[in-house]
Amino acid sequence: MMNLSDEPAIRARGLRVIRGSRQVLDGLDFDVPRGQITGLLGPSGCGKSTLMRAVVGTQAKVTGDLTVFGEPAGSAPLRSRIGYVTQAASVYRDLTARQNLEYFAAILGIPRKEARTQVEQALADVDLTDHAEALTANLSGGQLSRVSLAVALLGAPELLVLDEPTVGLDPVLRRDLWNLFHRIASEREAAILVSSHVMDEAERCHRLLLMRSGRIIADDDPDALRVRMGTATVEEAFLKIVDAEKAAEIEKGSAVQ
Ligand SMILES: Nc1ncnc2c1ncn2[C@@H]1O[C@H](COP(=O)(O)OP(=O)(O)OP(=O)(O)O)[C@@H](O)[C@H]1O
Repeated sequence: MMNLSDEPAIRARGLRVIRGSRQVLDGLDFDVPRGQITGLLGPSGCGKSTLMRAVVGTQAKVTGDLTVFGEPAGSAPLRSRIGYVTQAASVYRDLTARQNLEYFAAILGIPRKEARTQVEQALADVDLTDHAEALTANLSGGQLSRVSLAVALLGAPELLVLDEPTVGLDPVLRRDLWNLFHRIASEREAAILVSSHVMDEAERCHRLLLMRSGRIIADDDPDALRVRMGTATVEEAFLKIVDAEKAAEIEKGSAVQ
């Protein structure tokens, strides 16, 4: 019998999404395990944000089987178990960083005393303690996205869904945030699904889902992927898979003609 903790955080089978008149996700099958960082990588427009929106339940026209902790994606009991950071920082610009966190802690129903500790911890986690009293309207883009990330950390969610959380950050902050993600995954056994189109970030993930044009073209860990493709980096492996796919498509096209 499957132990409850063996059950993946996310399970998708035949996941399809239509946006406008286009099929944007084309029958995806994948699992996202607990206690690990799963990187969702692929070029701009391949469907990473759409996949994440489907997981958190904000995407329309989703079909197939998509569950989070065994519940249908988007169902009410999942709300407090998932932290979601979109590409556009979702914070109130007329509040300070601390006030934003206090407000969202109250929405989550975290008791006042516990909230104080969690707000302090979240500010420290994203290295914003020194800017806690600044109006978020006056923060830089990178600082603003870290306030958004701090909000997502409140309530110690079991699943963090992070849409390109390190865009625009300097190398030191990027490294510190990746260290934080690793700490959250190992200490809290949380699952982290993080998207990026920067392939060097792939090397920092436990597992990878490589996407292209609404499909998953590789589902592996970075070492296994490099070995299987005989490349030195994940980026080279990705390019090799894409080139092989393109060659197969051309061959198929000429066979049909
Ligand atoms: N409202 C919409 N109507 C029609 N097509 C859309 C809509 N929103 C997005 N798309 C298309 O869906 C596809 C997937 O978009 P998505 O934002 O998921 O990609 P992405 O991989 O996250 O890209 P990026 O890395 O640039 O954020 C794109 O081709 C995009 O043009």
